[in-house]
Amino acid sequence: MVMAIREVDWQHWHGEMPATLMFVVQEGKVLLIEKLRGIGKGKVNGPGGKIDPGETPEQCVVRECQEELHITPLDPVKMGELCFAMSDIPDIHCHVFMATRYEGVPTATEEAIPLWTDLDQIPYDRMWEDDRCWLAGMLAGRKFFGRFIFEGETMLWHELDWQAH
Ligand SMILES: COc1nc(N)nc2c1ncn2[C@H]1C[C@H](O)[C@@H](COP(=O)(O)OP(=O)(O)OP(=O)(O)O)O1
Repeated sequence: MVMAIREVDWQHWHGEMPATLMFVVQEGKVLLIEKLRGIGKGKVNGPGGKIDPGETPEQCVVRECQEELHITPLDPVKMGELCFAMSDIPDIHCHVFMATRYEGVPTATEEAIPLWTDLDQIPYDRMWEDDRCWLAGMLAGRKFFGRFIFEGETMLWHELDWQAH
């Protein structure tokens, strides 16, 4: 089935749902999760979630890692932003971070199962479609800004800008 791509006015776009993602990288592996609830339940992603009122993206990503995996990432580095125009849920503005150090022991919770994953074994077939566009570049240290149009869980369109080195 061919789906028509709807128009999105990106000039005036505002993501009603601010959110975060964290990717902890150590010794050739990245700490992913199997998400047990929330948006993307059942998929593999980084830990993260919705930003609470009054919270900064950095405060949110640290809190979400504590809640989902019982770890505290140290010195998070902002790597990019993802603007998701969604069809069936509010649009999401996601702030993406990386860290190379953390405190605690990654632990399974009601929200997530930790999955240490080799950097060359990322399970894209179990992840959101957009991750194929930016995750490998980000893990290689590149910063980015992306816009995506989704119909349900299908990515219809995307545009990705990489920051110059
Ligand atoms: C649309 O494509 C997406 N791609 C990627 N890579 N990640 C996405 C996409 N859409 C949402 N996400 C991420 C962003 C956030 O980390 C979560 C959504 O937040 P969640 O529903 O997990 O929020 P919580 O605050 O943890 O919610 P609950 O406490 O209610 O479970 O997904």
